[in-house]
Amino acid sequence: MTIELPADVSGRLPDDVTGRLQSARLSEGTATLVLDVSGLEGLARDKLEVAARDALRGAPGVREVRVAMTADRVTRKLVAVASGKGGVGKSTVATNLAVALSRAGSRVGLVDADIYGPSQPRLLGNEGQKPEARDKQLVPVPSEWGIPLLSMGHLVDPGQAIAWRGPMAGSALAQLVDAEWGDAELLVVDMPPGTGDVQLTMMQRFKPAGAVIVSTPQDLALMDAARAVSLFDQGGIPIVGLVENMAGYVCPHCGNVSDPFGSGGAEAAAREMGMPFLGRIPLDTTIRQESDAGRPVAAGEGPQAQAFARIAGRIAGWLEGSGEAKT
Ligand SMILES: Nc1ncnc2c1ncn2[C@@H]1O[C@H](COP(=O)(O)OP(=O)(O)OP(=O)(O)O)[C@@H](O)[C@H]1O
Repeated sequence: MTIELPADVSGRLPDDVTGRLQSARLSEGTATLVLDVSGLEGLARDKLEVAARDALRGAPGVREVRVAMTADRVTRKLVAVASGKGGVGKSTVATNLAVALSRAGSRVGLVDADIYGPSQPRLLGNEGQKPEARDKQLVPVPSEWGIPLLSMGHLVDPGQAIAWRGPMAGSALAQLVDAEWGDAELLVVDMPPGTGDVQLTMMQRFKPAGAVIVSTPQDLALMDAARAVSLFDQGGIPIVGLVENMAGYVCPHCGNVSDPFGSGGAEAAAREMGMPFLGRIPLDTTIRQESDAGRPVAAGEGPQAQAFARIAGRIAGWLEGSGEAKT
C-alpha cells in the first residue's frame, strides 16, 4: 500500500475507505485513490466511492478527487440445468438446487435462460421487479432466498410473448450471463427445454463447467433426456448427472408413496447412458404449491428440502474438482 497523502488529508478518510485503500496520492490538486473492492456488490462499491469523495471534498490542497477500483476477478462456474423436453420440472429443480447449493455454502446466482418461457421470477418470488443497469451491465434482482436472479421475465411484461429469432435470443442470453454478478462464484443456469440455438450459444460462448439433466421417470422423457446429453457431449460439456423429478407420488392425505410410472427406470437409464444418478425428487403437491407461491421448498426443513440438499451436495462435490458425482 502506497499512501502519499498529507496527514490532514488522509486523516479525513473513514475507516471503511482506508481499510480498502491500495494506494493514494495527491499531485497538483488531484487526489487519486485506488480502492480494492473485491467481494463487494455494486451498491456497496458506489457507497464506498461516495464516502471517499465526500471525505476529501474541501480538504487542504485537494481540488479534484479521482477514485479507481480494482477487484480480484471472481472465477465463476456455470452449471446448466437442462432437459430434453418441457414440463419435466427443470425450472423447479434449478431454483431449488440454487437455494440448496447456497445453503451448503456457495455464493450462487441464477440465470433464467429459458428466455421464451421465463418462470424463475415467480419461483423465487421477485416477480414484477426490474433489474438496474450499471455501466451497460445488468444488475441481478435480489430475492428473499439470497439468490440474485436475472430473467427475461424481469424485462418483459408477464404474459407478453417473446418471439425472437435465434441470434437475438442468443444475445439476450449473453446479457443475462455477462451481468454484474458481484461475488457470486456459481451461476445455476435454467436452460430452455430442448436442443436448439440458445442451448448451442450457451455452450459455445459460456462453456458451463457441467450440465445437470432433469427427467421424469417415463421412458419417453428419458429418451428426450438422452438427446440433451448428446448435445452437451457434442459441445464438450461434462454431464454432472441425472436428476429424476416427479419420481413417486406422495399422497397429500396419508403421505403414502406410490410409483405410477414404475421405479428405478431413471437410475437404470442413467447407468446405460454412462452418467451418475444424482437422486430423485418425488411428485409432491407441496412442491407445486410452494413453487407457485414463490417459496422454494429447498429453503425449508421438510423432506423435500433434504432431497434437494442431497443432490446439491453431490453437485458441489463434483464441482470441487473430483469430476465425479458420488452416488
Ligand atoms: N416434484 C414435483 N412435484 C410436484 N409438482 C412439480 C414437481 N416438479 C415440478 N412440478 C410442477 O410441474 C410444473 C412444471 O414445472 P416446471 O415449470 O419447473 O417445468 P419445466 O420443465 O421447467 O417446464 P418448461 O420447460 O415449460 O419451462 C409446475 O407447475 C411445477 O410446480
